[in-house]
Amino acid sequence: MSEIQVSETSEASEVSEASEKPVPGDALAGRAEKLDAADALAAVRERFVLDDVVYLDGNSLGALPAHVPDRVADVVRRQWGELRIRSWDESGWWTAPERIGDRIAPLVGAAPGRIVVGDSTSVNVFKALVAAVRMARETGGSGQGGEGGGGGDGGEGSARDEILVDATTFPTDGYIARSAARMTGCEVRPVAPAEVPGALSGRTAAVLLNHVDYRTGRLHDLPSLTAAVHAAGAYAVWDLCHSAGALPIGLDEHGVALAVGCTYKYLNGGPGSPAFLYVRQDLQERFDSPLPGWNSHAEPFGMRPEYEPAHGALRGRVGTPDILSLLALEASLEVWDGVPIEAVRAKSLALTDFFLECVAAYVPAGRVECVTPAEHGLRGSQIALRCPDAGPVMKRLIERGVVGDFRRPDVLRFGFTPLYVGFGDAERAARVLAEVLAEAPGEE
Ligand SMILES: Cc1ncc(COP(=O)(O)O)c(C=O)c1O
Ligand SMILES: Nc1c(O)cccc1C(=O)C[C@H](N)C(=O)O
Repeated sequence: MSEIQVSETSEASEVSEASEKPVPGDALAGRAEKLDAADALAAVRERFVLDDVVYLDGNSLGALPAHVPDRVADVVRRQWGELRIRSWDESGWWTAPERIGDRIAPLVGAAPGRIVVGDSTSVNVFKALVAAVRMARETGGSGQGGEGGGGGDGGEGSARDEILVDATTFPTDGYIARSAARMTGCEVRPVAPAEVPGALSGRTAAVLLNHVDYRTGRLHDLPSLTAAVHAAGAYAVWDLCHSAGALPIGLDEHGVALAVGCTYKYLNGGPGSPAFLYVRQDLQERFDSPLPGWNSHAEPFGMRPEYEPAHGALRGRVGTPDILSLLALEASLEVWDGVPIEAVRAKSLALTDFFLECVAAYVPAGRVECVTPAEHGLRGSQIALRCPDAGPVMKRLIERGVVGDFRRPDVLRFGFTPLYVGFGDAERAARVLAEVLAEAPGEE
C-alpha cells in the first residue's frame, strides 16, 4: 500500500469552529458520512476484524488485525510443531525482541537499535527506573546527551535520593516506583506533571511520567519536561502506554533517556502482548539493569557464572522471550504498512473534535463534563466525560453496542483508534450516549 498523505486542511479546526453552535442530528450524520468518504485512513479499517459495534476501547485493548490468526496458527503448527527447537534460529525467534523493537521504532520516533520488546510495562518501568537512579548517581547526574558533565544542581557526590512520580499516574507505575525507591534508598514524591520543573532539585535522581494521562486523556509536554529533568541532572522515564501508536512522540528528537510502553492498546498486539523499552543510544552502555537475566548476557550460551552485559538495546532483555505473543505482535504491526503516524494524529484530533461536537449537540448541557483538554496540544487520543452515574451509563452504552470503558470514580472513557474508528462511529456513539442519559436522568 502506498503511503497515506496527511491533508494540509485541518478538518479538526473546521469542526472546532462549527462546534460553537449546536447542529441538528441529521446534519451531523451527513457530515460524518462526508468525513468518512474523504478519510484517507478509512480503508485501513478493513485490515481488522470488526463487527457493527462502535469500538471505542482500543486504548485498553486494540482490535484484532484480520491476518493475525493465520500467522499465529503458522507459528504454532509449523514453527513450533514441525521445526521445534530449530525455530530459535530458523524462524528468527531468538532475535525477535530487537527485530520487533525496530518495527515499533519509527512509530515512536526512534532509530533502529534503541528498542527491545519483552515483559510487561510494569516490569519495564522497574528496569528503567532503577537504571535511571543508578545512572544519575554514577555521574552525579546528567540526563543530557554527551559525555560526563553533571548538569543543574547535581554535582559529584550529591545525594540523588528522590524519585518524582506523576501524581496522577496509572497505579502500577506508582507501586513499582515505591518498590524501586525502597530498593535504591530513595524517597518517592508524587508531583503533578506540570509542577515537575519546580520540584526538581539536586536530590532528584529520576522522574517517572505518563505521556498521556490514562483517565483524563491529557497529553503532557514531553519535550519541555524532558529538557527540564535533564537540566537538573536527573533522568526522565516516560510511560508511553497511551501515546504509542496514537501520536508522533519523537523520542530521539527530544533526547528522551528512557521510555516504556505497552503494545496491546494502539499497537493492537493482543491481550498481554509484550511491552517495549527504549534506551537512548548514548546511554545504552551505561544501562545497568536490575534484572540481568541470561538473555541480556553478552554470551548467553557461554553459561558463565559471571554476568557480562550485552551491548545495545538487548541489554534490556531478561529471560526467554514470550514467543507466541511476540510473533502475534509482529504480525499485527503490519497494519501500519504505509500508514504515517502523522496521518493517524491528524485523524485522531479530527475524530475527537467531531465526537465532542456531537456530544455538545445531542447531550443536554451540564449532564456530562469533558475532562479532556480542548486544546489539541494537550489532548491524547481519547475523550473522558465526567458523569456522576458513569458506571451504569457505560454498562447501558455497551449493551447498545457502544463500547468504551468506565474509570473510577466517575469517568466515561472513549478511546479513538484512527486505524479503525470512523466519523460515523463518533456520531453514533454520541447519539446513543444522549439516549442512554435521557433514560437515566443522573443524580438530580
Ligand atoms: C499508563 C499505563 N501504564 C501501565 C499499564 C499497565 O502495564 P502492564 O502492561 O504491566 O499491565 C497501563 C494499563 O494497563 C497503563 O495505562
Ligand atoms: N492491561 C489491561 C488488562 O490486562 C485488562 C483490562 C484493562 C487493561 C488496561 O490496559 C487498562 C488500561 N491501561 C487503562 O488505561 O485503564
